[in-house]
Amino acid sequence: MSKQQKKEVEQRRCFGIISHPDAGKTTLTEKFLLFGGAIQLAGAVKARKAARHATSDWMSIERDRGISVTTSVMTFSYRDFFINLLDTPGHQDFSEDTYRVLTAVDSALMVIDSAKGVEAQTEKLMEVCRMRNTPIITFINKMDRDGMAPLDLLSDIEEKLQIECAPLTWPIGAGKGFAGVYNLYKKELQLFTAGGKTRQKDGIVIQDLDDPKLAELIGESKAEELREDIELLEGAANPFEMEHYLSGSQTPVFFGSAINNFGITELLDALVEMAPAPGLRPAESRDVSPLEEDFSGFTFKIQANMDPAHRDRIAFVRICSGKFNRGMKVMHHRIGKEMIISNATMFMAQDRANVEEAWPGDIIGVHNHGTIKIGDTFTIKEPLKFTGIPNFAPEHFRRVMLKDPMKAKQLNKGLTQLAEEGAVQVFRPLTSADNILGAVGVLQFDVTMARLKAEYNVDCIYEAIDYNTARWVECPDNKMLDEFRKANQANLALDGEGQLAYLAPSQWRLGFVQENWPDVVFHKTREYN
Ligand SMILES: Nc1nc2c(ncn2[C@@H]2O[C@H](COP(=O)(O)OP(=O)(O)OP(=O)(O)O)[C@@H](O)[C@H]2O)c(=O)[nH]1
Repeated sequence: MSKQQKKEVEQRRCFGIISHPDAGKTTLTEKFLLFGGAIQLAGAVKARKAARHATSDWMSIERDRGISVTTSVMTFSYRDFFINLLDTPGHQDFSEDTYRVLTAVDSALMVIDSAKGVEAQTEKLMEVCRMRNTPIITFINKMDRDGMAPLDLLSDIEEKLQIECAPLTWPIGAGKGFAGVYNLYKKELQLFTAGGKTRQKDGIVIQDLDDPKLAELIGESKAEELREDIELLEGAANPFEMEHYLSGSQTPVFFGSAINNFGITELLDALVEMAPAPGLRPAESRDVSPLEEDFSGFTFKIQANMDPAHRDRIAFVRICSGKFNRGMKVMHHRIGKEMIISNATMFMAQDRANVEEAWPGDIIGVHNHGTIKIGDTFTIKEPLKFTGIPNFAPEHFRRVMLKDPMKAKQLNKGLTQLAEEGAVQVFRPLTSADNILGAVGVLQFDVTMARLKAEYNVDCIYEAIDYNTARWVECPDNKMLDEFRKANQANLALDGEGQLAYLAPSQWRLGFVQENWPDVVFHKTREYN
């Protein structure tokens, strides 16, 4: 390991934002980029979302709906750090990519709307974070609006997400009466100005809340309220513990208002001071350190159709160790071939740039023509296979039926490819010749439909089908597995990689079958082969 590598790794932060639609994720992202100097104008992220890939066919789905279908990466710097922010589509029709992107990050930022508390999508994304004990920083946004009481917000997070909250700032009032936040650790007051156009000024140090300066600045009644709150907090809230945060059992909480540029600096400071730099990554044979000399990385997302004429795809590769150099030769272990990465892309806020070099914690885009699938590992030599990049149990299902039966071969080819790219999951029932599509978000079906037609020239009918969820099943006892297969044949299918899955018509039914077959293991996720 070179000195430079150690420095580069320590300066990298790779994180994703989890939130429910409308909590303010895009606004916050934009402010990060503004503060990091990556963009000059507010509105650029939204505009970019709309303009992106305007030429490609199925991307028009994204445009038409005004949402981000695909997860993208934004790179910016703050202080001496290079930050890679992985965006997650926030619309209700989000996709499996949204989940999978969280397997590539080192930490997450959770944005909560102060009026709404924890919402459904945040709960789901949190479940994914929990799989790897991803450290989470919480930002409670929209404090300039009337919302829930701060203590109630903390209890809501603790109860619904089963994570301890440790407030690091505390709001003074809310809505029209929002006066700012008190930083509990720095013992600094940060005064709020509505419509703040630039980053906020440095805080005002107030060591002792009885200091008359406090009342002068925010008025006696607010000062009294703050004193009472802090006293209450001392009994009710948890002190911040770095280890608990890093192990994912505690989340530091900040309050602010993204649209007013308020609370952003504290968050960025927390991201560089507290959030972890790239760490060990588990592979099948061993854990890989980012400080190892040899390059390694894995694919967590594939974006197709940048140019439909060429079946061009970009594989998003998270670098786990070593240094990436342009033109580097790596082993593509799944297919056992060497590959030269000559035109990797780095994703900048407004543009893409060719990468000359990249380090652990960075994401590079590797062009290919369908040779890379989700979960593929690349290294210089050692045959590693990174783990923890799974398929997630679908919650929506469609039966695909060909309009022209002569196109069965193309359909199969298309579905296999789409499944490998993680665009959709394909299940083939044991008792019929149907193709059943499974997705985490229904938008994935629209994308599948558009791509099957554009790239494989197959027109299909997509029929709603009465399944509610799926579980991959395993049983160490072969005899019992046989019995289970016989008894549940009608609900069993093989996925794209031949793994047996139980398709459940309802949660109740799933629970019932699980109870009846206690020795059969039902998995909510499945690792790519
Ligand atoms: N009052 C107030 N509104 C805000 C604040 N931050 C964001 N908003 C508004 O909340 C709405 C949603 O914000 P977005 O940033 O688009 O939310 P999002 O979470 O990215 O939403 P999706 O794109 O659906 O994921 C917009 O109208 C914002 O202007 C804030 O601090 N205060």
